[in-house]
Amino acid sequence: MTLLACTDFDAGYARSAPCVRGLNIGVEEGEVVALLGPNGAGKTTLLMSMSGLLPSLGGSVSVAGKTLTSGKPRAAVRAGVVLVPDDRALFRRLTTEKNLRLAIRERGRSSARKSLEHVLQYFPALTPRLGVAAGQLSGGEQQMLAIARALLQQPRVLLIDELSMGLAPVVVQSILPVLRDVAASNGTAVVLVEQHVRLALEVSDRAIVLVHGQVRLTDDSSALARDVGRIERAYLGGAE
Ligand SMILES: Nc1ncnc2c1ncn2[C@@H]1O[C@H](COP(=O)(O)OP(=O)(O)OP(=O)(O)O)[C@@H](O)[C@H]1O
Repeated sequence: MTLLACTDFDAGYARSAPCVRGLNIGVEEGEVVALLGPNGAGKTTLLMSMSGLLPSLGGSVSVAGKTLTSGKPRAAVRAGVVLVPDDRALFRRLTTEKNLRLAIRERGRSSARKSLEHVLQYFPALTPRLGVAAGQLSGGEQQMLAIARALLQQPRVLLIDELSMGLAPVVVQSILPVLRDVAASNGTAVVLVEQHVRLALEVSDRAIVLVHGQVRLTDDSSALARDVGRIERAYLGGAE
């Protein structure tokens, strides 16, 4: 089933000049899609618009067939769209545990505890860091915390911007398998913006290359991994 669909979708900051134009993409239940593209291609703008943080400029986004209201982030979260932004948006002075608990503050004590235990199984490295301020965590731990907090919101669609920004590849490699796991076990549709093309292809089922706000290339990640030159040529604007 197609969980996330953008139809004739325009996004950006000025109606006269959308950064993302006429986008038609779908992400299946349990699918991990890598959203690739050069700087300024519109990847962040697209994620912000899909998650309601930026009003759309045209077209629609739907989750499981239900159209989202443009520019309404809370409604998007209620529909199951959760964004991990590139700055991770943690409360740096609050402890790791408090950051996590804020995501589940409306749940009963026992349900909150179970959810917390469940999410910490994905990131056991966070358990000994629960009492530490988020701002004191390493970059990798902060990214784990940001993803763990997003998972506590039980996303049907998980959008992750620049997962590896500022992180060593070895750290990224420890985080990426969690996304596969979440997609496989919960049926979550995952959209991952990632600058490291090879890492992105390793973890994803399919890649979409966005250039100047339009889809320039899309294919199975395994096929693209065998000929990464196709992606480079797409970035440069050449033929596939
Ligand atoms: N707040 C803003 N106001 C106006 N224009 C913006 C704003 N943020 C980004 N842009 C412009 O929108 C276009 C798309 O930027 P966006 O950040 O979405 O690209 P990106 O693919 O995520 O690139 P990067 O990898 O550099 O983050 C760029 O031309 C950028 O300059």
